[in-house]
Amino acid sequence: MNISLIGFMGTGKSSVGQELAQNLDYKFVDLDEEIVKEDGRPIPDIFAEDGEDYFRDVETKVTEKIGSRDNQVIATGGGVILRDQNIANLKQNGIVILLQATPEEIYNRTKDDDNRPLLEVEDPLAKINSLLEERKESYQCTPYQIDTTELSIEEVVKKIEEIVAGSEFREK
Ligand SMILES: Nc1ncnc2c1ncn2[C@@H]1O[C@H](COP(=O)(O)OP(=O)(O)OP(=O)(O)O)[C@@H](O)[C@H]1O
Ligand SMILES: O=C(O)C1=C[C@@H](O)[C@@H](O)[C@H](O)C1
Ligand SMILES: [Mg+2]
Repeated sequence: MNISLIGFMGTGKSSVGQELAQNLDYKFVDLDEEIVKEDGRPIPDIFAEDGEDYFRDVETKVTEKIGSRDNQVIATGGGVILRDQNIANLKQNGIVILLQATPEEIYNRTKDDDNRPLLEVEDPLAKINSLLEERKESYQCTPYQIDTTELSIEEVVKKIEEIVAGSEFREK
């Protein structure tokens, strides 16, 4: 089965996912990295040259391909929930877990990184707040949710392991 991590930028999907995969001896797949491999350009270049809609099409294609495989920890991109089809593709072979954090914590974790084009604006904290509001409902696609604000990466990994041990992967 797969364990897919969803959540806003900076909630820790990639860092937590890598460590979780190591602990469980699962393959780690980062959908943002798969998009870069598929397209051949870094994410900021894809956004700048072809726009967000094009990026979302590549994201959907890659999510479908990776979601059909097994025994992986999948770190998704923050916007994967924007299409229901992506979530269905991630749920077909496993469990989907939402990572959360406060806007301020997200801002602190992302402010020194210029690889997230949606946050390259004059007031990133305001943008984080508005995107979180827009996406609030879509992030409710799973009952498995962890607020990572006060947790270390290791503590988040432990919580996920507890969720996985207690779940029967029956959620569709
Ligand atoms: N629980 C945590 N405590 C402290 N720092 C964290 C925590 N989780 C992640 N970080 C740090 O926050 C930054 C962003 O984390 P990461 O890249 O894993 O987020 P992401 O959810 O994959 O974001 P994106 O959607 O943009 O890919 C990294 O520098 C990471 O080390
Ligand atoms: O939240 C988003 O829409 C994004 C998050 C990143 O992981 C990347 O997938 C990209 O920067 C878009
Ligand atoms: Mg990531």
